[in-house]
Amino acid sequence: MTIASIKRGYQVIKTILNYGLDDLISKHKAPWYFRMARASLFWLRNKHKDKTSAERLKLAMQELGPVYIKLGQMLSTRRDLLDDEWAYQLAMLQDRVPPFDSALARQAIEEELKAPIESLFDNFDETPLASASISQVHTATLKSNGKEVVLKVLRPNVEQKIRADLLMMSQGANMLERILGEGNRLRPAEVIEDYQITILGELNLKLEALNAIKLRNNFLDSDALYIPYVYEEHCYPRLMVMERVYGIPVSDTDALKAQGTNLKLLAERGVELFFTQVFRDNFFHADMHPGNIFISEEHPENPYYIGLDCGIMGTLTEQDKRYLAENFLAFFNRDYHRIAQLYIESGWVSENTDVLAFEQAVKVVCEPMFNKPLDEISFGHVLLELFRTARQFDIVVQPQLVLLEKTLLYIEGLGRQLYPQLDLWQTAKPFLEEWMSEQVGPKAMYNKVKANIPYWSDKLPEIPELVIDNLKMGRKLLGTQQQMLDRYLNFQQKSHKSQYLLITSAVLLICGTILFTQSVTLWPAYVSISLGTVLWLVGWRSRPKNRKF
Ligand SMILES: Nc1ncnc2c1ncn2[C@@H]1O[C@H](COP(=O)(O)OP(=O)(O)OP(=O)(O)O)[C@@H](O)[C@H]1O
Repeated sequence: MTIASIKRGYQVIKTILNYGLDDLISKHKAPWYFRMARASLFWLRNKHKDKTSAERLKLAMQELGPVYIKLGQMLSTRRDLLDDEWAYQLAMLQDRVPPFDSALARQAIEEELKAPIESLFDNFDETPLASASISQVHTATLKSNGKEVVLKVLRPNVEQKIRADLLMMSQGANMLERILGEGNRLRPAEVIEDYQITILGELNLKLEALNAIKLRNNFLDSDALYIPYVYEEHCYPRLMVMERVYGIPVSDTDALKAQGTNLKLLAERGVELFFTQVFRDNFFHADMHPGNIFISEEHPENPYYIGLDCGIMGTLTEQDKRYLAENFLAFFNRDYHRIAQLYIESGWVSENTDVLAFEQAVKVVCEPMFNKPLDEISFGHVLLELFRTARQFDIVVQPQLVLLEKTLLYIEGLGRQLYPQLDLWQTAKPFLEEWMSEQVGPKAMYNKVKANIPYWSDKLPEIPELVIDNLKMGRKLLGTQQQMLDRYLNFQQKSHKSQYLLITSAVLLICGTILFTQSVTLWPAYVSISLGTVLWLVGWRSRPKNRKF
């Protein structure tokens, strides 16, 4: 534990107590050590008694910085867990974080461009258009083509702040791992490490620009998603320049209704987009909170999404993707045995798991969902519960699945906000079934063979040569193995011989010594001792020396 992390730890605790967030834990439910720790920090008191609890939580998160703001953003979409007031307050963390000094923004931009802003842009607006957890956004016009753009610039020292928080978190996780002991399957340190990679990745705007370009290309012909054009030549680690887009923030349901947006279609398109990104492209936007999503103002009867902030993108392995799709389908078909089997086959739970007990536990989680009205079923919640259940059965936490689960929760929260009756099953099922039919069966086989033709046509001429090389290698390997075996046998033989001689010599020496002290006639003692000495010398010299085979 470093001094910096102790300082930061104190700052976190101080902020929590100064905003009276400890009041959220009811006094008689708190464990004794919590009450004792609280009482020992008697000088830290709630300084914001005039504000509501939700407001205090928002302010505390805002004060604690990006890592906590991001947590608040995520929570704000969980309307199934939070009351309206809480969700409303936390939603403010999406793009209404207090701005930083524009002079600092200008300085950072010019440092990256290595030129004055005015040499490349006109109408640079000193007042930020928006200010979020990681960055601040200013508008301008690009001199070269006269188009409206936004300049997204990182907050000053954001990286140091995030690193300090992550360090504290990872130390906490290591401590937890030690408390949980060897063999625990939660792997908190690994989860934090993964979160670290993700969030630190977001601190490089050049990387974000490349992600945005890739996502834009994946959806160029789509009528469901638009990603703004990125001016890659003006993107740097701390600066990103892209097309300015206009739209209605997805959380502004009133404005969407006022312009007559087809909310049902929009909610369904959201689900489709999620599945297309995960299963078709294996490249999904993993930071889909409402602050990052706008809705088109044009043709509201056929609305599309505008996606921003491609800092956190997720991918799954082919195998995880396949298991996940099968898992969803098994779930739609209420095939709990298959779900249990899939968890084991995919290696998400240990192969020693009792399938029947696990199947029963899965059924307990899933079955009640089907008895609820549509608008009360939470897809993300089911997945969350499944993971929680599986944890009791020795699940290995898969960081990429945690990211996916988080995204699914976002999407669902969003869909429900837009269109409460959204039927997630009906929207997702045909998509998954089609995808699965492309993965298995004759069509999939044909596609795989077709995809591999260039590889095989490249490799085919090399095959005779490879066969001969392999045969030669095999023969050489056999020869080497035989030599090793011979050396080993020789070693064993020598070692046995030497041991036999040493033991016999020891017996002769002991007998000789006894005869020497007990007997009147001394010559048998001399013979025994001499023979014993000679045998010891021979045995010692014949020891095998080289243990390498
Ligand atoms: N191309 C754009 N056109 C118009 N407004 C934009 C554009 N890009 C960003 N914005 C505005 O800036 C806000 C912050 O942008 P963005 O979400 O990319 O920043 P961030 O710091 O990565 O935020 P987060 O807190 O989500 O990590 C957005 O919510 C949006 O209001």
